[in-house]
Amino acid sequence: MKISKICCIGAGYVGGPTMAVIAQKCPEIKVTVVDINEARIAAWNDENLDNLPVYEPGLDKVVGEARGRNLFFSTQVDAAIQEAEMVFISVNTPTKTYGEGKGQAADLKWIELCARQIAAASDSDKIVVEKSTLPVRTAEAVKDILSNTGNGVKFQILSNPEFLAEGTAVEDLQQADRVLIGGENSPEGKEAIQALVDIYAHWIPRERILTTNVWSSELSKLTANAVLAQRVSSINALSELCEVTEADIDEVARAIGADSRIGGKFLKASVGFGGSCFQKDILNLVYISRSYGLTEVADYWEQVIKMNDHQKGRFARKIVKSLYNTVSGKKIAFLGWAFKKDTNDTRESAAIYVADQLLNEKAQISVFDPKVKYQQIQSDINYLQTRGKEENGALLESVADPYEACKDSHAVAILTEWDEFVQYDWKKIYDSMLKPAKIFDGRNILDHEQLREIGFRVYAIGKPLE
Ligand SMILES: NC(=O)C1=CN([C@@H]2O[C@H](COP(=O)(O)OP(=O)(O)OC[C@H]3O[C@@H](n4cnc5c(N)ncnc54)[C@H](O)[C@@H]3O)[C@@H](O)[C@H]2O)C=CC1
Ligand SMILES: O=C(O)[C@H]1O[C@H](OP(=O)(O)OP(=O)(O)OC[C@H]2O[C@@H](n3ccc(=O)[nH]c3=O)[C@H](O)[C@@H]2O)[C@H](O)[C@@H](O)[C@@H]1O
Repeated sequence: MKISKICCIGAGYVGGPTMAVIAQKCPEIKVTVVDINEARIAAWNDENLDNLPVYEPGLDKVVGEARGRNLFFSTQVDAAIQEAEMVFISVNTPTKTYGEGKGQAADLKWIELCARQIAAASDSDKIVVEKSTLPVRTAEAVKDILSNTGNGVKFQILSNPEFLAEGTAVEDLQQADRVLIGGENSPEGKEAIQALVDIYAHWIPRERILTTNVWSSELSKLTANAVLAQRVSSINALSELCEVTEADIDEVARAIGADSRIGGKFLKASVGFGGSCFQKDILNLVYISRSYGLTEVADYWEQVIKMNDHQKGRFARKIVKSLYNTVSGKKIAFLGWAFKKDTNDTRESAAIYVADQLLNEKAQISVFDPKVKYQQIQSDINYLQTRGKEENGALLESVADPYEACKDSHAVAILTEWDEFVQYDWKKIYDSMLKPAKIFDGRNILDHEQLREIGFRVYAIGKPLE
C-alpha cells in the first residue's frame, strides 16, 4: 500500500519535528499536522522561522524547506483526518492529576478523544499510528473505539514510539539509531507495518527499522526511558558518595564508561533529570507493574524517581547550608531554567524544584536562560501552588542579561548546561558579586580550578570540596 497523505494530530515537541522530517524526506507525501491549539498552529505557520513554537537546532531549515510544499499546519482536524490514509496520534499523555492512578498513571483522555474523532471523521479505511508514549495495551482500547463505529470503515493500529531527545531532535530523527514499529500479526497488520516501513526507508537503513508485535513496541518505549533515567539516577547516587569520599564523579564516570559493556553515554552527573517524559513514563511503568501485583518490580523502578527527587533536594539544601543556613532576602542567580541545553522546554526542569525550595526560604532569585521567557518561568513556579502568584512574582525575576542576573548576588547556580555559560567573563561576574562569592555548578560544566583562582568558592556535583 502506498501512502500519499498523512495527518498528524498534535503539533507539539514530537508531532512538529517528526512530521517536518517525514515531509522533508518524502516530498511525494502530503503531511498535514493539526492541533486544537490555534496559537501553536499560527506559530508553526509564522513566516519568521525564529518564531516556531518549538526551538530545536536545525528545525527552522527543515520546516523552511518543506512547509507549503508538502508540509502543512492546520486547525482543521476533521478535514485532515478524512483525506489521510495514515493518521498519527501525537498528543500529550501526562501523568493523571485526578481519580484512580492519580500521580502515576498516564492520562489517556486526549488519546481517547483522538480515537473518537478519527472514528467520526473517517469515511475510508485508515492506518492509525500511536506516536505518543502509551501504557502497554493501549492499542486495545484504541482499536475497540475505532472498530465500533458501525460505518464499515476498517482501521489498522500500529505502535511507532518516538525516541528523539529534545535539543537534538532533528539529528535524532534524521539519523535514528532505530525506528520501532509494532503491529498485528495478520495479513492486514503486516501490510500496514510495511506501509510505515516504506516511509521510514526513504532515509533510515532497513536494518535499523525494527518490527515487533504491538505490545512489545508500546512497552519498549517506557522501558527505554526507564533504563536511560536509571543510568542518570545511578550516577547521581554515586555523586553523593563521591562528595564524602573525595572521589570525583566525572573521573568515575569516565573510568566505568570506558568499559564497552557499560558505555560512556548518559553518565553525566547533574542536579537531576527533568523533561516531560522520564518521570511520567517511569511513574506509568510503576503503576502498570503495581496493577499486575508486581510489587518488587514497581518498587525497583520507583527508586529511580526517589533518587532524582533526592538529588534536586540536596542541591537546594547545599546552597542554603553554605550561605550560613539562611538565604532569606539574599539574591541568588540561576543560570538556566530549561531542563537541558538547546531547548526552550521547561517541563519538570530541576530548576523549578530547586527554585521552589529556595523560595520557601525566602531567597530572591534572578534567572537568566537564553531561550526561556519570564512568563514561562512564572507559570512553572505558580503551577506548583506552593505559594501565591504575587509572592512568586516578588521573589522570582528573570532578566535578559546574565551579568545582570549575577550582579549583587551571593551565589550563582548553574541549572542548565548551556554552552554559552562556559564562555562568560567570570572575573567580571566575580567582581560584581557579594563576597565570599559562591558558585554551585549543578551541571559540572565550568572550569572549577580557574574559578577558584579568581576567588570563587565552588561547589559542584560529586566533586571534592576545596
Ligand atoms: N517531548 C519529547 O521529547 C517526547 C515526547 N514523547 C511523547 O509524545 C507525546 C507528545 O509529546 P509532546 O509533543 O511533547 O507534547 P506537547 O504537549 O508538546 O504536544 C501535544 C499537542 O497535542 C495537542 N492536542 C491534544 N489533544 C488534541 C486533540 N484532540 N486534537 C488535536 N490536538 C490535540 C495539544 O494541543 C498539543 O499541542 C507524549 O505522549 C510524549 O510522552 C515521545 C518522545 C519524545
Ligand atoms: O520520551 C522522551 O520524551 C524522550 O526522553 C529522553 O529525551 P529528553 O528528555 O528530551 O532528553 P535527555 O537527553 O534524555 O535528557 C533528559 C534529562 O536527563 C538529564 N541527563 C541526561 C543525561 C545525563 O548523562 N545526565 C543527565 O542529567 C538531562 O539534563 C535532562 O534533564 C530520551 O533521551 C529520548 O530518547 C526520549 O524519546
